[in-house]
Amino acid sequence: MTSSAILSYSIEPVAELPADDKLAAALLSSLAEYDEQLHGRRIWLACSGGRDSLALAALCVQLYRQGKLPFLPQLLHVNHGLQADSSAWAAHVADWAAAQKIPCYILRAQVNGHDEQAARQARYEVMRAHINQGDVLLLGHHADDQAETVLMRLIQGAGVNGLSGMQPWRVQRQGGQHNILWRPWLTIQRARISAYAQRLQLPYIDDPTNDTGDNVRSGLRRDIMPVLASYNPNVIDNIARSAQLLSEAQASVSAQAATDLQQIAVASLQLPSAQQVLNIDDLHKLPLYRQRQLLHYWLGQDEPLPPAKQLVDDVLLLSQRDDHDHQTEFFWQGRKQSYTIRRYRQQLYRLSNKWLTWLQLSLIEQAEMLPQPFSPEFNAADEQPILTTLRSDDNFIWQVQVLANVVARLLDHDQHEALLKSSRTAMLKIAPLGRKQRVQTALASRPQSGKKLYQTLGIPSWLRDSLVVISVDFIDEKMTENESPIALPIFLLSPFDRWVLSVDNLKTDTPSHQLTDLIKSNLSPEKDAKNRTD
Ligand SMILES: Nc1ncnc2c1ncn2[C@@H]1O[C@H](COP(=O)(O)OP(=O)(O)OP(=O)(O)O)[C@@H](O)[C@H]1O
Repeated sequence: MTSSAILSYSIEPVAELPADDKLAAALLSSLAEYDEQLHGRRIWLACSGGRDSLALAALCVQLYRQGKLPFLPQLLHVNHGLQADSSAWAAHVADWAAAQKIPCYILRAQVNGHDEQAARQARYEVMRAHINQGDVLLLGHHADDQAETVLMRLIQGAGVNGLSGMQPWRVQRQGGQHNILWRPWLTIQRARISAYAQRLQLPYIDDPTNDTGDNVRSGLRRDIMPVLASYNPNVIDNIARSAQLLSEAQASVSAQAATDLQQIAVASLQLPSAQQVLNIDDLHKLPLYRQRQLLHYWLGQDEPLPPAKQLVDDVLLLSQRDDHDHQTEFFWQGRKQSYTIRRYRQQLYRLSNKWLTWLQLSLIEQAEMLPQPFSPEFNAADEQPILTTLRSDDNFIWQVQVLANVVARLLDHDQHEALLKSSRTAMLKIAPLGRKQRVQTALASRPQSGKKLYQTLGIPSWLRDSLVVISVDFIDEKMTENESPIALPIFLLSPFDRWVLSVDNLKTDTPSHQLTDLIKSNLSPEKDAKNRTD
């Protein structure tokens, strides 16, 4: 464990010296740029107690006192508990904040592992948990940090997005919550911040692992940056500028990919974050570079980090295959979720693994006695719809709503008469389609079962255990064991589609699109379903 040094300046209110012009200009021009987005938001400053974030806090104090900054941020310090001195650092930051009369909160993070990345992740998590939805978190990242980030990504083979480095204003979304990371100093060199910190005699904490650590970032800072500076003294500014240019280029690429996606996504089969579907024929109409960019965008659209290039290449190859192989699948572990990418016919599917787990759950079979819609006294207006849940877990819920008078509308006159005279009662049955059960849809000239039926309807393998038949069974109480109820299958449902069955049995004058309007099948993320019923 390395020891750190708290610079031996005493803790006092920030001196009444003039603020550094360049540092102030960077903060104030960033403030002007994001003025509208900042309006009404609470602002926090993530303060490690290190030179950069303490200098940023000091500048905020100075500019606030001078009436140039309309807010004074509250400080957040995260104690990772990783070093012997961690608690002393936390106390030091709190004392400094008290001397400035700024509210300061010390948060404790639980770090899994010892690397910088694990500490950063734990840090953001506790800070996010502390602040409120929509709040802004100021960070002390500067041009040297940006140059190191870009170089690190360059040697890892990043694309335009990665090489655009850190963003000055970044909306972070997680679990329905969003916060903003604000980095006003990305164009400011560390040397300038150091000079300012020294001039103000700021008692910052000097963490020696920043320069001597054996991670890639420390190595680049210590060994590579000085060499690059010997070729071009402006290397830091230049790399930071390249990042800015690439960030603009990335915005164009993303906008193009988003437009392409709108054209090519198969909207009827989408369930956001569970199942995303692309049409391969439309994809192939684009030039190859746009296909790649679109796949890159499509795969990672709701993830904080994009997929690896290898995955994009693999998926592109999958789209180009013409051997009818529907078995190939690629696995991708995103930050938020894991996914399986598959192809079925001329469509690419990105399926979340939570969704695939849901699809394997058994369907709940339902049978409900129906009111007698065929009796003359039946008043359809009084009828309560029958709402049943076919399958649900913590993530998704699939519900069907049926009005019993559906049945009355579907039966033809002779069937009505026969039922009125008989002693049969009607039972609405919602049951999984049996593997051998034969049903007839308008797409086939005779009843079909199994593989033939799936092919006719275009049902990919992972959806095949999610087909449901809605039927009305007419049961005669006096029926003997050898007699079976008269079953009238009406609809076949999948989570995304529905088909009218037994077309011959039904009133021929009812157009099939009207028939499909008679039931509501609703598939949604579980929390939406709960909200809806609340
Ligand atoms: N322990 C922490 N508590 C709160 N914020 C932190 C902490 N560590 C880092 N940060 C925030 O993240 C930014 C970048 O982190 P980085 O690891 O580069 O900082 P540092 O070098 O440890 O500290 P500084 O940037 O303040 O000199 C910091 O400027 C600061 O805003």
